[in-house]
Amino acid sequence: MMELNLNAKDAGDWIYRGEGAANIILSYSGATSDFVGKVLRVQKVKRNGTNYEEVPSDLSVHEGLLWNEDCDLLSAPTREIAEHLYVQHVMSPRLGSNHVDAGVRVLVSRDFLEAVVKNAFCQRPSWRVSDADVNTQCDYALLISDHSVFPQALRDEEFSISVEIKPKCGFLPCSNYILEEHTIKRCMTRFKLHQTFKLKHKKVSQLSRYDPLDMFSGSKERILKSIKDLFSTPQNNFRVFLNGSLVFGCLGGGKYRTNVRYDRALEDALKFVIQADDGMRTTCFLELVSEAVFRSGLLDRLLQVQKLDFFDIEGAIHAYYDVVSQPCVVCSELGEESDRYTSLHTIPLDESLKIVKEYLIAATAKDLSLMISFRTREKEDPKSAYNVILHESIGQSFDYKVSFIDLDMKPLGKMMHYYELDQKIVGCCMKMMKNEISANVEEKTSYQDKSIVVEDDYPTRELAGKLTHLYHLLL
Ligand SMILES: O=P(O)(O)O[C@@H]1[C@@H](OP(=O)(O)O)[C@H](OP(=O)(O)O)[C@H](O)[C@H](OP(=O)(O)O)[C@H]1OP(=O)(O)O
Ligand SMILES: Nc1ncnc2c1ncn2[C@@H]1O[C@H](COP(=O)(O)OP(=O)(O)OP(=O)(O)O)[C@@H](O)[C@H]1O
Ligand SMILES: [Zn+2]
Repeated sequence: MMELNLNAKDAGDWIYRGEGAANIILSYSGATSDFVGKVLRVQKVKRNGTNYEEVPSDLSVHEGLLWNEDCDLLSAPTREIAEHLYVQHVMSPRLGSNHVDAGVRVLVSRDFLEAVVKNAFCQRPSWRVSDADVNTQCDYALLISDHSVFPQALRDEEFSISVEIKPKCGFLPCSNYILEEHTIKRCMTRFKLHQTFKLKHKKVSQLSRYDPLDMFSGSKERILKSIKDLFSTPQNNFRVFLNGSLVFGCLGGGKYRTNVRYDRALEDALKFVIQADDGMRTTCFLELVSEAVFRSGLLDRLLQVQKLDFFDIEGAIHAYYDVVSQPCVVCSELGEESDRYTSLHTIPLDESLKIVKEYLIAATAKDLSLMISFRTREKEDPKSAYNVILHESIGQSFDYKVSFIDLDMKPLGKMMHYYELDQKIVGCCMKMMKNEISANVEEKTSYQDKSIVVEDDYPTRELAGKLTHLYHLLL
C-alpha cells in the first residue's frame, strides 16, 4: 500500500473529536476513501512551564530488555514504531484481535499539525491546553477506524449510536506485599480510593457513583447498575456519540459537574435510534448497553489481563529497581520493614523482568476504554455479520460491535510515579478516615475539611462506612 501523507491543505478536513492525556483525536469530514470512517490519533507533548518536555525518541535499554522477548520491539527504529508493535503483538492477542485496530501510520507534515492545533484550539478544554500540546515534531500519526460509527451502513439514512466506557481496574488486589497499614486497598477499589483523592484535590466536583466491581461482576443486574451509575456521574468514564458526534459526556476528559439523572439532549438524540416513548429512550438505551457488555464477555477477558498485576505496585516496585540495576529507594526508605521484600530482591533477573512487564501490561489494561457501536436492524435485513441483540421491551434488534481503544505502552520510567501516587492516594484516604471518625460518621455528610463540597452524600456515606469499619478492624 502506498504510504499515506497529510499536508497543510488537508487540515480543514480533520475535526477535533477529543483527547486524553497523551493524544488528540481528529475525525475525518472529507471524501477521500482512504480516510472515510477513520480517525487520526496525534501524539501530544507535555508543557513544562513555557517549554515542552522532551519526548524520548526510542526505547530505553531496560525497556528493550523488558519487551524484546514478546516481539522484536528492540529492532523498531523509533519509540513510536515500538509502541505500534506493542499494540499489535502484546495487547491485541490478549484482548482479541477482532476488537483491536492498531491502525496504520500516516506521514504528517509539520504544517498539517500546526494547522490542526490551531483549528482545534477553541474546542479543547483549557486545562488540557495548558497541560500539553500537539507534538509538531512528530512525523507520523495513526489512522484508526472510527469506532464511534458502525463499520458499514446498511441503509443511507442509517443512524449509529455508540458508547465509550473507561472501566478502570475491576478487581481488589490481594498481594502479600501490600503493607498492613494499606489494607484499605484490599477492601475498596483503586477507582473509589482515587475518587476520594481527586475530590480532595478538586480534580472532580463530586464522587463518582460508579463501582468497577459492578461492571466486572459478570452479573446482568450489577452491570446495568454500573451503566446507570456511569450515566449519573460520567466524569471521563462514559460518553455517547450519535453518528460520531458527542451527545452525552465531555470531550477531552472533562469534569462533568452535574449529577445527571435525566439528560434532554441524549433523550432527543436517541429518538433516531430507539423506538420508545419520550422519557423512556435513555432507560432503554442504558439497558441495551449493559446487555451488550454482558453478552460480549469482553470484560472477563479484560479482567484477566488486568490481573497480570499480581504483586501490586508495592511488590512490583522492588522488581523494578532490580530491572534497572539500581539500589531500591523504597527499601531504603522502609528501613526495618524492608525485610519482607528481601525475597523479591533475590529472584533471578528474568523473574523481575516478568513481574515488571506484566505490571505494565496490566496498567495498559486498567487505562483503556471500550467503544460499543450499535445500528438498528429491520426484519428484512440480511443475516448479520455482527452480534445481534433483541431489546425485548421495545421489540427492536440491534447489531453491535465492541472495540478497545487506547492500548498504549506505559513507560518503564513511570514505575516510581505509580508507587508514589499509590502512597498518596492511600495516605489521603487514611487521613480522611480519621477525620470522618472524629466528625461522627452517623450524622455528617460533609467532611471536616470544609473545602470539600460533596453534592451527593450517598457515595460519601458509603465510603465513610467502609473506612470506619476498616478502622475498627485495624485498631
Ligand atoms: O493513574 P490513573 O489511574 O489516574 O490513570 C491515568 C488517567 O487518569 P484517570 O483515568 O482520569 O484516573 C489519565 O486520564 P486523564 O488524563 O485523567 O483523562 C491518563 O489516561 C493516564 O495515562 P497516560 O498518562 O495518558 O498514559 C492514566 O495513567 P496510567 O496510570 O494509566 O499510566
Ligand atoms: N478509534 C477511535 N474511534 C473513535 N473515537 C476515538 C478513537 N480513539 C479515540 N477516540 C476518542 O478520543 C478520545 C481520546 O483518545 P485516547 O483515549 O486514545 O487518548 P489518550 O490521550 O491516549 O488517552 P489517555 O488519557 O487515557 O492516555 C477517546 O476518549 C475517544 O473519545
Ligand atoms: Zn526494595
